[in-house]
Amino acid sequence: MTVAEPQTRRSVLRVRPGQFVVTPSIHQITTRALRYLHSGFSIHLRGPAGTGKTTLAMHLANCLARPVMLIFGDDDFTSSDLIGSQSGYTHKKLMDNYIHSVLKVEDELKHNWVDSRLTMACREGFTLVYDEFNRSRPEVNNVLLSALEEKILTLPPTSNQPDYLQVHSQFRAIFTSNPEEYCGVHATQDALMDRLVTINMPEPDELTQTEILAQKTGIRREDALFIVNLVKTFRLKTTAEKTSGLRSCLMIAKVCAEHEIVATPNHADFRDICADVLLSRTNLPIDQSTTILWEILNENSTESLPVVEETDSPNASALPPDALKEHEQKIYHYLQQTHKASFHEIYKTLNLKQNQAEKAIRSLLQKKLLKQQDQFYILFE
Ligand SMILES: Nc1ncnc2c1ncn2[C@@H]1O[C@H](COP(=O)(O)OP(=O)(O)OP(=O)(O)O)[C@@H](O)[C@H]1O
Repeated sequence: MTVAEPQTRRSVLRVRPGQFVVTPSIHQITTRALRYLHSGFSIHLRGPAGTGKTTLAMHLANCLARPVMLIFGDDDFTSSDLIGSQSGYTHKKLMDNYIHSVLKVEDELKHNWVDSRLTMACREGFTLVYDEFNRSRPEVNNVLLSALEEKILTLPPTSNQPDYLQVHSQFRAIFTSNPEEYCGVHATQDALMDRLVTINMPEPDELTQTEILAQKTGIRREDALFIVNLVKTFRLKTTAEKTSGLRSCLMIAKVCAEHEIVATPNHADFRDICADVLLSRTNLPIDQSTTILWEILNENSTESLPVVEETDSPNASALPPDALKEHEQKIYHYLQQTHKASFHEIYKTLNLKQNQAEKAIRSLLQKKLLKQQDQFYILFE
């Protein structure tokens, strides 16, 4: 008897936690998204390039604590890339000579069916992350319509399986797309959009970008903030606002951190890095964008960056607490007592609105009144 083993192995991802940076605004968007996912809806994260959609999608998938199937939208996709296809065959030959005068021969040749990622995710209740789904042609994505609404996936009759697959109750899909992209993308059918909850992801705020830079590259927060503001100003002046500046910031910060280059406008190497990373990202003629960048750097070179050494002392350069505004005082005193508090705990316990607490915490951070440790607990709960 010869049996060719079907090639049914599929890679399932487990997301590595610990690299995701949480700030109040990310916490808020994560909470919103998880609310929909827990209620059984699939979600769609939409925003310009580099705003953190894929990273957030993977983080959400990790929060759902189910294995993850990752698909990248592609113009060449066919429905078999989503559902599955025939792959090889099984040959089974049975020769029965139990009664020596009788020889019974059974010969069977069967096609093997291999589930694709969507089918496997629906069958097993995994989380499907479909990145840049509008790069696939809309007719290919049609198969998702019944899977999301009627919870039924239709398999082709050639699949040697029942024609209908009941979608597992824990199956969830997280889609991402970029509405600003005009190259290699397709319009999405209304029926699919109608089945999803779409969350818009704008450019991350200054605090979020600074924290991502500081935590991912190890650069000092002051330097991170300087880079974030520099890139933002450059992008505003060159009207390159269709993408986020976060990737450019991360590139500059990583190179500076790894090569011990101080992020200051007077440093020749820093100026070169900024030019290499930023100038190709605008649609303006190169000499015009170069002039703009030099102007920004020269304007900033007169104001030297604040050099603040990180310290363990809670208030090395502290103002007296009574000089603080009311919400700042509340939070300051609360942290003096507790030392450990998440952002959620702070605004709930102190009966503040989320944006009030966020504003006060930012201000305390700027005044260097929070310990490194406090910042850690608040921002990265
Ligand atoms: N919350 C976060 N924590 C850590 N890193 C982040 C976070 N958000 C974004 N990043 C980093 O920012 C960069 C851009 O993020 P990401 O690739 O997720 O953006 P995107 O919106 O999916 O971009 P694109 O549309 O171009 O695919 C990545 O290097 C990512 O690691």
